[in-house]
Amino acid sequence: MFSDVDIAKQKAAEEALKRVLSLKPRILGVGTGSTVDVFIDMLPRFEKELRNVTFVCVSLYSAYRVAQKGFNVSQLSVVSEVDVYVDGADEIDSNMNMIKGGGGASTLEKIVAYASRYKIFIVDYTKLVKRLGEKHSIPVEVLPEALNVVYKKLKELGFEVSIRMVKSGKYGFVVSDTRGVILDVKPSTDFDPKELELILKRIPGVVETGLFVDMADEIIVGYPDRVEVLRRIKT
Ligand SMILES: O=C[C@H](O)[C@H](O)[C@H](O)COP(=O)(O)O
Repeated sequence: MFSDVDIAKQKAAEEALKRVLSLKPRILGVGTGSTVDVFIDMLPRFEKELRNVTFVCVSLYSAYRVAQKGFNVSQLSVVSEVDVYVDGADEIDSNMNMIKGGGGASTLEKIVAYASRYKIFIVDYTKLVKRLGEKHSIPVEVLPEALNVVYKKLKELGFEVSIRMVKSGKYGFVVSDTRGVILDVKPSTDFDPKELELILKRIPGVVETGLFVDMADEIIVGYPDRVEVLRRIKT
C-alpha cells in the first residue's frame, strides 16, 4: 500500500523524467535519497532514450543502482560539466533555497549541482517550509581531523551541534562518501541562509554545508494528485 507521500514522490519523479527527456542531456547528474531512488527505478522505462546518456552520481549507492539498471556511469573526477542534474531535498523555502544532506551527501551533491547547467529538484509536498530549519538541522560536513575544532567553534558561535551517528549496522559516526564526518547544526535564531553559509564556510575544516542557496532552476513538488513546478526567474 502506497502512502500519500510515496505517491507524491512518484509524481515528482515522473515529471522530472519527462523534463529530463525533453532537455536531452548527454551527461545527467543524479543525486541520492529516497525520492531519487524512485527516479532511478523509472529509468529503465526509457532505456532507448537514455542509452547514450552518461550518468554522474553523487553517492556510491546511486551509482550502483544506476549501473545495475544497465546505464553508463562515469566518475565525477573525469567530468567538468553536467547538462542536467536531478536530486531531492530535505526542506525548501519560498525562495527556492534548500537544506540538503539528510542522507549524508551534501558535498558531492553541491559539486555536481554547481557543475550542472540545469538543476532540477524533486520533493514531496512535506518538504515545503516557511523558513529553512523548521524541521531539519543543517548538515555540515567536516574533515575528520577538524572535528573537534569545528565542533567547538560552532558551539561558541551559539549553534546547537550534534555529530551524526549511525543508527544501525555499524557503531559510531556517519562517514560520508567523501570520508567526512557530519555535524547537524541548529541555529538558535532566524537566519539568512546566504549569510549562514558564509559563516560556516569560513571555518577551516568545514568541507561543505547542506545549505543550497540560489541553486535550483526548477523544483518539482509532488502531491498525491498533482505536481507543481517552481521555476527560478533568470535575471
Ligand atoms: O543527502 C541526501 C540528499 O540531500 C537527499 O536528496 C535529501 O536528504 C532528500 O532525501 P529524500 O528524498 O530521501 O527525502
